[in-house]
Amino acid sequence: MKEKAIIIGAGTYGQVYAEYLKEDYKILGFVDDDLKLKDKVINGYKILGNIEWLFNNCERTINVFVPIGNNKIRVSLLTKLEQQGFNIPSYIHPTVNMHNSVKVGKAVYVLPACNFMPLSIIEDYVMISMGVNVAHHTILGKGSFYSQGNNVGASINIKENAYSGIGVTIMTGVKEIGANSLLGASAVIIRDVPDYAVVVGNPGKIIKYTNLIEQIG
Ligand SMILES: CC(=O)SCCNC(=O)CCNC(=O)[C@H](O)C(C)(C)COP(=O)(O)OP(=O)(O)OC[C@H]1O[C@@H](n2cnc3c(N)ncnc32)[C@H](O)[C@@H]1OP(=O)(O)O
Repeated sequence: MKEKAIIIGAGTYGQVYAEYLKEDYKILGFVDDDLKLKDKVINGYKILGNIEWLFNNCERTINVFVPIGNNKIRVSLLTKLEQQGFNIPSYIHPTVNMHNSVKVGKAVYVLPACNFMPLSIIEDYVMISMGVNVAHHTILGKGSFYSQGNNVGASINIKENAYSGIGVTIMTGVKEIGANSLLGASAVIIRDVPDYAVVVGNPGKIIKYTNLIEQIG
Protein backbone atom coordinates (compact mmCIF):
# COMPACT_ATOMS: atom_id res chain seq x y z
CA MET A 1 0.00 0.00 0.00
CA LYS A 2 1.24 3.49 -0.84
CA GLU A 3 2.20 5.79 2.03
CA LYS A 4 0.20 8.99 2.47
CA ALA A 5 1.62 12.36 1.50
CA ILE A 6 0.60 16.00 1.63
CA ILE A 7 2.04 18.72 -0.59
CA ILE A 8 2.51 22.23 0.77
CA GLY A 9 1.90 24.83 -1.93
CA ALA A 10 -0.79 24.38 -4.57
CA GLY A 11 0.96 26.59 -7.11
CA THR A 12 2.37 25.39 -10.40
CA TYR A 13 5.34 23.54 -8.87
CA GLY A 14 3.04 21.89 -6.32
CA GLN A 15 0.78 20.70 -9.14
CA VAL A 16 3.75 19.34 -11.10
CA TYR A 17 5.10 17.49 -8.07
CA ALA A 18 1.65 15.99 -7.39
CA GLU A 19 1.82 14.40 -10.86
CA TYR A 20 5.22 12.85 -10.11
CA LEU A 21 4.60 11.94 -6.48
CA LYS A 22 1.30 10.15 -7.16
CA GLU A 23 3.30 7.28 -8.69
CA ASP A 24 4.79 6.53 -5.25
CA TYR A 25 2.38 8.06 -2.70
CA LYS A 26 -1.31 8.37 -1.98
CA ILE A 27 -1.62 12.15 -2.22
CA LEU A 28 -4.17 13.38 0.33
CA GLY A 29 -4.17 16.90 -1.08
CA PHE A 30 -2.54 20.31 -0.86
CA VAL A 31 -1.99 22.62 2.07
CA ASP A 32 -1.86 26.32 1.18
CA ASP A 33 -2.13 29.63 3.03
CA ASP A 34 -3.82 31.38 0.09
CA LEU A 35 -7.34 32.15 1.34
CA LYS A 36 -8.67 32.24 -2.25
CA LEU A 37 -7.92 28.52 -2.57
CA LYS A 38 -9.87 27.48 0.54
CA ASP A 39 -12.06 24.40 -0.19
CA LYS A 40 -11.03 24.36 -3.88
CA VAL A 41 -10.00 21.24 -5.82
CA ILE A 42 -6.92 21.64 -8.03
CA ASN A 43 -6.12 18.97 -10.64
CA GLY A 44 -8.18 16.51 -8.63
CA TYR A 45 -6.54 17.27 -5.29
CA LYS A 46 -8.32 19.06 -2.43
CA ILE A 47 -6.97 22.03 -0.52
CA LEU A 48 -7.04 20.40 2.90
CA GLY A 49 -6.36 23.54 4.89
CA ASN A 50 -3.67 26.07 5.66
CA ILE A 51 -0.24 25.53 7.18
CA GLU A 52 -1.51 26.15 10.70
CA TRP A 53 -4.11 23.40 10.11
CA LEU A 54 -1.32 21.00 9.10
CA PHE A 55 0.75 21.68 12.22
CA ASN A 56 -2.26 21.48 14.54
CA ASN A 57 -4.11 18.51 13.05
CA CYS A 58 -1.91 16.11 11.10
CA GLU A 59 -0.25 12.95 12.34
CA ARG A 60 3.53 13.25 12.42
CA THR A 61 3.77 9.97 10.46
CA ILE A 62 2.56 11.71 7.33
CA ASN A 63 5.02 12.47 4.51
CA VAL A 64 5.14 16.17 3.68
CA PHE A 65 6.67 17.66 0.51
CA VAL A 66 7.33 21.37 0.06
CA PRO A 67 8.14 21.92 -3.65
CA ILE A 68 8.13 25.71 -3.40
CA GLY A 69 10.70 27.50 -5.58
CA ASN A 70 11.20 30.39 -3.14
CA ASN A 71 14.21 29.26 -1.11
CA LYS A 72 13.36 31.30 1.95
CA ILE A 73 9.81 29.93 2.24
CA ARG A 74 10.81 26.33 1.41
CA VAL A 75 13.70 26.27 3.91
CA SER A 76 11.68 27.86 6.70
CA LEU A 77 8.78 25.40 6.26
CA LEU A 78 11.02 22.33 5.99
CA THR A 79 12.97 23.40 9.09
CA LYS A 80 9.73 23.72 11.07
CA LEU A 81 8.35 20.42 9.75
CA GLU A 82 11.57 18.64 10.69
CA GLN A 83 11.60 20.18 14.17
CA GLN A 84 8.00 19.05 14.68
CA GLY A 85 8.77 15.45 13.68
CA PHE A 86 7.05 15.19 10.29
CA ASN A 87 8.53 12.90 7.62
CA ILE A 88 10.15 15.06 4.96
CA PRO A 89 11.41 12.58 2.34
CA SER A 90 13.47 13.44 -0.69
CA TYR A 91 12.05 12.93 -4.17
CA ILE A 92 14.46 11.86 -6.90
CA HIS A 93 12.78 11.14 -10.26
CA PRO A 94 13.61 7.61 -11.54
CA THR A 95 15.29 8.96 -14.67
CA VAL A 96 17.92 10.82 -12.63
CA ASN A 97 21.41 9.47 -13.16
CA MET A 98 23.20 9.71 -9.86
CA HIS A 99 26.43 7.89 -9.04
CA ASN A 100 26.22 5.99 -5.76
CA SER A 101 29.00 8.12 -4.28
CA VAL A 102 26.78 11.23 -4.45
CA LYS A 103 25.67 12.37 -0.99
CA VAL A 104 22.03 13.43 -0.78
CA GLY A 105 20.60 15.38 2.17
CA LYS A 106 17.09 15.55 3.57
CA ALA A 107 14.07 16.80 1.60
CA VAL A 108 15.99 17.12 -1.66
CA TYR A 109 13.81 17.35 -4.79
CA VAL A 110 15.20 16.41 -8.23
CA LEU A 111 13.15 16.37 -11.45
CA PRO A 112 13.73 14.21 -14.56
CA ALA A 113 16.87 13.84 -16.64
CA CYS A 114 19.41 15.26 -14.23
CA ASN A 115 22.95 13.87 -14.04
CA PHE A 116 25.30 13.89 -11.08
CA MET A 117 28.92 12.86 -11.39
CA PRO A 118 30.64 10.95 -8.58
CA LEU A 119 31.41 12.70 -5.31
CA SER A 120 29.05 15.63 -5.77
CA ILE A 121 27.05 16.60 -2.68
CA ILE A 122 23.44 17.75 -2.49
CA GLU A 123 22.73 19.30 0.90
CA ASP A 124 19.37 19.47 2.71
CA TYR A 125 16.34 21.20 1.18
CA VAL A 126 17.86 21.65 -2.31
CA MET A 127 15.41 21.82 -5.24
CA ILE A 128 16.49 20.95 -8.78
CA SER A 129 14.44 21.24 -11.95
CA MET A 130 14.74 19.02 -15.03
CA GLY A 131 17.85 18.51 -17.14
CA VAL A 132 20.45 19.80 -14.69
CA ASN A 133 24.03 18.46 -14.91
CA VAL A 134 26.35 18.60 -11.92
CA ALA A 135 30.01 17.62 -12.19
CA HIS A 136 32.18 15.89 -9.59
CA HIS A 137 33.11 17.31 -6.16
CA THR A 138 30.60 20.14 -6.48
CA ILE A 139 28.54 21.02 -3.40
CA LEU A 140 24.98 22.25 -3.84
CA GLY A 141 24.49 24.15 -0.59
CA LYS A 142 21.55 23.88 1.78
CA GLY A 143 18.32 25.32 0.42
CA SER A 144 19.74 26.27 -2.98
CA PHE A 145 17.67 26.07 -6.20
CA TYR A 146 18.59 25.12 -9.80
CA SER A 147 16.27 25.85 -12.72
CA GLN A 148 16.02 23.66 -15.78
CA GLY A 149 19.06 23.09 -17.96
CA ASN A 150 21.74 24.26 -15.53
CA ASN A 151 25.28 23.07 -16.22
CA VAL A 152 27.40 23.13 -13.11
CA GLY A 153 31.13 22.43 -13.37
CA ALA A 154 33.44 20.56 -11.00
CA SER A 155 34.63 21.34 -7.46
CA ILE A 156 32.38 24.38 -7.00
CA ASN A 157 31.04 25.27 -3.56
CA ILE A 158 27.56 26.72 -3.98
CA LYS A 159 26.49 28.21 -0.69
CA GLU A 160 23.12 28.21 1.04
CA ASN A 161 19.99 29.58 -0.61
CA ALA A 162 21.69 30.49 -3.90
CA TYR A 163 19.18 30.61 -6.80
CA SER A 164 20.20 29.74 -10.34
CA GLY A 165 17.92 30.72 -13.25
CA ILE A 166 17.04 28.75 -16.35
CA GLY A 167 19.97 27.62 -18.53
CA VAL A 168 22.78 28.90 -16.29
CA THR A 169 26.32 27.58 -16.80
CA ILE A 170 28.84 27.70 -13.96
CA MET A 171 32.31 27.07 -15.34
CA THR A 172 34.79 24.69 -13.76
CA GLY A 173 37.42 26.93 -12.16
CA VAL A 174 34.83 28.94 -10.23
CA LYS A 175 35.37 28.13 -6.56
CA GLU A 176 32.39 29.68 -4.80
CA ILE A 177 28.87 30.89 -5.51
CA GLY A 178 27.79 33.05 -2.59
CA ALA A 179 24.93 32.49 -0.20
CA ASN A 180 21.63 34.09 -1.28
CA SER A 181 23.11 35.03 -4.64
CA LEU A 182 20.97 35.01 -7.78
CA LEU A 183 22.25 33.89 -11.18
CA GLY A 184 20.03 35.33 -13.93
CA ALA A 185 18.58 33.24 -16.75
CA SER A 186 21.27 32.03 -19.21
CA ALA A 187 24.14 33.60 -17.24
CA VAL A 188 27.59 32.13 -17.83
CA ILE A 189 29.47 32.32 -14.55
CA ILE A 190 33.24 32.48 -14.99
CA ARG A 191 34.26 34.04 -11.65
CA ASP A 192 33.38 33.56 -7.99
CA VAL A 193 30.10 35.21 -6.98
CA PRO A 194 29.83 37.02 -3.63
CA ASP A 195 26.92 36.59 -1.19
CA TYR A 196 23.72 38.39 -2.25
CA ALA A 197 25.10 39.28 -5.72
CA VAL A 198 22.73 39.27 -8.73
CA VAL A 199 24.71 38.21 -11.82
CA VAL A 200 23.53 38.29 -15.45
CA GLY A 201 24.96 37.81 -18.94
CA ASN A 202 27.85 36.07 -20.68
CA PRO A 203 30.32 36.49 -19.12
CA GLY A 204 28.30 36.93 -15.95
CA LYS A 205 28.54 40.40 -14.36
CA ILE A 206 27.19 41.62 -11.04
CA ILE A 207 24.33 44.09 -11.58
CA LYS A 208 23.42 44.59 -7.93
CA TYR A 209 23.51 43.18 -4.42
CA THR A 210 20.12 42.53 -2.98
CA ASN A 211 18.05 39.99 -1.22
CA LEU A 212 16.03 39.09 -4.33
CA ILE A 213 15.85 35.56 -2.91
CA GLU A 214 13.09 36.95 -0.69
CA GLN A 215 10.88 37.35 -3.76
CA ILE A 216 11.92 34.90 -6.45
CA GLY A 217 10.72 31.35 -7.07
C1 LIG B 1 10.53 25.96 -14.95
C2 LIG B 1 10.77 27.41 -14.68
O1 LIG B 1 9.89 28.19 -14.59
S1 LIG B 1 12.35 27.93 -14.40
C3 LIG B 1 12.26 29.69 -14.12
C4 LIG B 1 13.50 30.14 -13.48
N1 LIG B 1 13.55 31.62 -13.48
C5 LIG B 1 14.46 32.31 -14.16
O2 LIG B 1 15.32 31.75 -14.83
C6 LIG B 1 14.39 33.79 -14.00
C7 LIG B 1 15.67 34.35 -13.38
N2 LIG B 1 15.56 35.80 -13.25
C8 LIG B 1 16.22 36.68 -14.04
O3 LIG B 1 17.00 36.31 -14.93
C9 LIG B 1 15.94 38.15 -13.73
O4 LIG B 1 15.96 38.87 -14.94
C10 LIG B 1 16.94 38.76 -12.69
C11 LIG B 1 16.53 38.22 -11.33
C12 LIG B 1 18.38 38.39 -12.97
C13 LIG B 1 16.91 40.28 -12.68
O5 LIG B 1 15.63 40.71 -12.38
P1 LIG B 1 15.40 42.26 -11.96
O6 LIG B 1 16.11 42.56 -10.69
O7 LIG B 1 13.92 42.48 -11.97
O8 LIG B 1 16.17 43.06 -13.05
P2 LIG B 1 15.61 43.88 -14.31
O9 LIG B 1 14.61 43.12 -15.09
O10 LIG B 1 15.23 45.23 -13.77
O11 LIG B 1 16.92 44.02 -15.20
C14 LIG B 1 18.07 44.77 -14.80
C15 LIG B 1 19.04 44.79 -15.98
O12 LIG B 1 19.59 43.47 -16.15
C16 LIG B 1 19.25 42.95 -17.46
N3 LIG B 1 18.90 41.54 -17.29
C17 LIG B 1 17.97 41.01 -16.44
N4 LIG B 1 17.97 39.69 -16.51
C18 LIG B 1 18.91 39.34 -17.41
C19 LIG B 1 19.37 38.10 -17.88
N5 LIG B 1 18.87 36.96 -17.42
N6 LIG B 1 20.38 38.10 -18.81
C20 LIG B 1 20.91 39.28 -19.26
N7 LIG B 1 20.51 40.49 -18.82
C21 LIG B 1 19.52 40.52 -17.92
C22 LIG B 1 18.08 43.79 -17.94
O13 LIG B 1 18.02 43.83 -19.34
C23 LIG B 1 18.38 45.12 -17.31
O14 LIG B 1 19.39 45.75 -18.09
P3 LIG B 1 19.37 47.37 -18.33
O15 LIG B 1 19.49 47.97 -16.93
O16 LIG B 1 20.56 47.59 -19.19
O17 LIG B 1 18.05 47.66 -18.95
